[in-house]
Amino acid sequence: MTNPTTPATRVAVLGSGSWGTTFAMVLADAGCDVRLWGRSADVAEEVTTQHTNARYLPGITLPAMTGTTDAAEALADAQIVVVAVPSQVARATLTALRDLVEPDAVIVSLMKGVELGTDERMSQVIVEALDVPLSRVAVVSGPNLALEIAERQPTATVVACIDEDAARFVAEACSNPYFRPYTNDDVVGVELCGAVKNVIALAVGMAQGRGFGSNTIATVITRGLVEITRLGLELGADAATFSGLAGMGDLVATCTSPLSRNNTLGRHIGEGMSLEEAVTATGTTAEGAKSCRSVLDLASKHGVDVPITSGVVSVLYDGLPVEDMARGLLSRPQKAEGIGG
Ligand SMILES: NC(=O)c1ccc[n+]([C@@H]2O[C@H](COP(=O)([O-])OP(=O)(O)OC[C@H]3O[C@@H](n4cnc5c(N)ncnc54)[C@H](O)[C@@H]3O)[C@@H](O)[C@H]2O)c1
Ligand SMILES: O=P(O)(O)OC[C@H](O)CO
Repeated sequence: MTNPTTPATRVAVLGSGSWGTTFAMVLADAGCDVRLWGRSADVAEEVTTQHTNARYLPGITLPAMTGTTDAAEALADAQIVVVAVPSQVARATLTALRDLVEPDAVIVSLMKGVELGTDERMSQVIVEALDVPLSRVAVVSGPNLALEIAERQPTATVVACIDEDAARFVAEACSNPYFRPYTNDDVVGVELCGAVKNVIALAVGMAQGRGFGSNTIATVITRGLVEITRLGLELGADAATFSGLAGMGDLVATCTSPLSRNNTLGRHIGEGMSLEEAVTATGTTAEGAKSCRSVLDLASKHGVDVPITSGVVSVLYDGLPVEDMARGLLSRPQKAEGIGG
């Protein structure tokens, strides 16, 4: 919490949706001086004066922070810049703000997606859009459902950065009595876990919506972790990451919680909605619906077999019925258990 002898770390949070606002709350509760930037003047005013963001966090009272639509105001003197917009708009959003970011700020990605078209992870997009070295980009990812954290329920997370000092700086800035960050240098693994677990959560939701029970759910989660691990190892990730908070931790949280937008969207699809209807019914950002295609593309480029992701893409974009996806997965050639196939 705040040490009266040292000045508060100044942080800009870009994106005033559910996770951006919640992480702003985490930082403010950890003693940071937080400015929350978003496109909506009404939300900015509400955050500053009423200490709420009722659309995204109903019933939650926020700590003191400044909401603003003025990016220059948010970014001035910010030592940490947190990015919490949907992955597919990250590049455009950051490119427009590039000249406003302080030269030595650490940029933190909260985003869990892979960019369509380039198949880049969000740290790669940030490096290009802001023209910063990777050593100044950190990723925060773990079992972090915003609505639970906004109620100050206890959880932990991973702060990944190739620069240990930068990871520790961010971890110290967001550490508070209900939020415990661990540091890690495996940016590739942590980012892939965050993006691909959303696709696996869609598959679990589809199974639930179709009426399948616990055996199916456990099978998809377990083989989903194999799929994430296989892709991650091929891309140079550290094996230990997959059994950690950003790996198994977040996979379990997202696949089993009705609060997960990806799980919810998958359930709507399993119950028979079209993708368009399911996106509308889910409301806020379900990253897996878009990232499933970039994850599949990335895996194909690297010759990695990702059958669950491939099935999700076929259901969402080619009209494959969920039961046919299940039949297809189960009728593949017999093999030994493990990450090999
Ligand atoms: N909500 C969670 O529990 C949670 C937890 C961990 C990670 N994440 C990740 O955080 C990221 C943000 O998700 P979220 O849950 O806050 O989404 P959200 O849908 O709740 O909010 C997204 C915000 O981005 C804004 N936005 C959209 N397009 C924009 C643009 N072009 N420029 C500026 N702002 C724009 C929206 O207005 C909204 O305020 C996603 O990658 C998600 O996977 C979410
Ligand atoms: O609501 P979801 O499906 O985007 O998941 C939120 C977080 O990523 C869980 O850690």
